[in-house]
Amino acid sequence: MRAKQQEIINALKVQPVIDPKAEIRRSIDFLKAYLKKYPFLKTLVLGISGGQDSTLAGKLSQLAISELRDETGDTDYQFIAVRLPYGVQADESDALAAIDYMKADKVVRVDIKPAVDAAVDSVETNGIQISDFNKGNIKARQRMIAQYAIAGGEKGAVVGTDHAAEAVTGFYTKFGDGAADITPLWRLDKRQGKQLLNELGAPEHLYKKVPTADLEDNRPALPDEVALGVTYQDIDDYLEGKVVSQQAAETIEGWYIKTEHKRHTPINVYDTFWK
Ligand SMILES: NC(=O)c1ccc[n+]([C@@H]2O[C@H](COP(=O)([O-])OP(=O)(O)OC[C@H]3O[C@@H](n4cnc5c(N)ncnc54)[C@H](O)[C@@H]3O)[C@@H](O)[C@H]2O)c1
Ligand SMILES: Nc1ncnc2c1ncn2[C@@H]1O[C@H](COP(=O)(O)O)[C@@H](O)[C@H]1O
Ligand SMILES: O=P(O)(O)OP(=O)(O)O
Ligand SMILES: [Mg+2]
Repeated sequence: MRAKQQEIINALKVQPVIDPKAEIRRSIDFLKAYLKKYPFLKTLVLGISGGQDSTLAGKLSQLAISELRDETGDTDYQFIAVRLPYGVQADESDALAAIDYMKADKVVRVDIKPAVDAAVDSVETNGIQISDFNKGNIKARQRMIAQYAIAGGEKGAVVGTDHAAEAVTGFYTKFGDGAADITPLWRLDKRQGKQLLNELGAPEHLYKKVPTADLEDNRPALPDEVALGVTYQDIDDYLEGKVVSQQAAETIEGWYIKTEHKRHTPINVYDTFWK
């Protein structure tokens, strides 16, 4: 195995083979233990896009909350699924199907378009042009603002969907979808996430659909794999310690190095990772 590959696998704690049942239990128990440790936290809050990762994180969150409610009799424990379209969401039916599948206790819908457009306008008024790509990151950050606003009003913790196959390439918006309080999928790669969803009886179309951040107005539903220049199959193989082509390995390692700053808290004078 490549030395960098081993370093990355160790850092992201990916297992080459998983027992899906055990990993489901591990994530649920983790969420429950955290909420029990901080009893003022009563809700889990998560944006549901209709994609694989939020379907899985949402299902695990709802299962954890339902178990806590049953075990404690405390009905304040609630899972809040958040719909966060930018105006009209083309794959809205998938978001609704995901929420239906996880049987979310509560659903909140916040249209992020007015806030995103206002943020773009107020910066552009100062003569700084906002590219469509940059605006996409503003959308991701506005989604996180909305989730934290809901968490702030509902004694909540914000759930993040970061997992190993996104963490390795830093394919998330810094302080946007990369910001969260608790990440039950961290350690899993993309195909392992599918294994958990299969075990949990999720509708196949939600975890077999093409992964997309869907952030750009000019390239709607741009597949992650196109944006990244490498497939999730290669990323997952790499993370599981398998041999991938040199080109795939170099692309993955290039993203990993370029996005190292995203996997740290803001850099201070004692940090050495970047030197
Ligand atoms: N599928 C997904 O999960 C998902 C979600 C959102 C975004 N994305 C993708 O993730 C990417 C996000 O874009 P991005 O990474 O350009 O934006 P970003 O905002 O996440 O990160 C760029 C910012 O990080 C800071 N930065 C950059 N290099 C730094 C360094 N070496 N040290 C310290 N700070 C540094 C700067 O403030 C810069 O503006 C895009 O490719 C987007 O499509 C994917
Ligand atoms: N349209 C959306 N509605 C609700 N939540 C969303 C939406 N788009 C993204 N999200 C949240 O952000 C993460 C990351 O999405 P990626 O597709 O990985 O970029 C997603 O899991 C949702 O929680
Ligand atoms: O984060 P999601 O739920 O949007 O999943 P994907 O990354 O597969 O689009
Ligand atoms: Mg998505």
